Amino acid sequence: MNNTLKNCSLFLVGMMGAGKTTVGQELAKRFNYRFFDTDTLIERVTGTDIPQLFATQGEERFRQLETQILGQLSAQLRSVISTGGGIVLKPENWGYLRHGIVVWLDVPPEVLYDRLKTDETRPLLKTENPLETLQKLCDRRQSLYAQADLHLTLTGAESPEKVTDTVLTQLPRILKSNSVHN
Ligand SMILES: Nc1ncnc2c1ncn2[C@@H]1O[C@H](COP(=O)(O)OP(=O)(O)O)[C@@H](O)[C@H]1O
Ligand SMILES: O=C(O)C1=C[C@@H](OP(=O)(O)O)[C@@H](O)[C@H](O)C1
Ligand SMILES: [Mg+2]
Repeated sequence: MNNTLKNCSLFLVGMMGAGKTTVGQELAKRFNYRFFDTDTLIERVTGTDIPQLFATQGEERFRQLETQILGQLSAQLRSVISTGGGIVLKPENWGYLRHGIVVWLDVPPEVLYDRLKTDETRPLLKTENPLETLQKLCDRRQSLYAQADLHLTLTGAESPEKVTDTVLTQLPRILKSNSVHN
């Protein structure tokens, strides 16, 4: 499979709670690739967590840092990179994402809500109606996520291992039909 990927990196995109961080780690293990998570790296370089960063410096600053980190990661080969759900918003970020294969984990908002309803680490969900917020964000971002090379429509019932298996199964087809990758 490593040969099939030709040392190319994988970028996971999708909504908060879709499982990018969880599945990314599993994929990296299977490929024997390095694993990076843009949110974790932002926390490391700023020495603060995401909610605190949003609260003290605002989302705009977070987005600047996100782009910087993504730019650095885009030079890495043989890596699985789990992104934050909003990475697709900036056209500039797509220039970086296109250095690898982009995989969209597409999970229904109701499942995302269920997974995140007690979560305290997603500042964008600190609203009166987090399910509605997730639905609106999904609607707004749908056409951006759809620019991914691989779209995995998930019910939410699949285990992270099963999602990983599905990515592995689908990749050869994507690589065959897409010759732009390094
Ligand atoms: N396939 C899955 N099935 C069930 N729960 C999952 C699955 N993938 C992730 N989760 C859980 O959902 C939550 C969000 O997962 P995470 O990987 O942080 O998502 P993301 O990085 O896309 O926001 C975590 O509690 C995680 O354990
Ligand atoms: O969707 C978003 O805009 C965000 C998603 C989060 O990452 P996850 O997708 O890993 O939850 C994190 O980057 C930040 O809270 C903003
Ligand atoms: Mg994550």
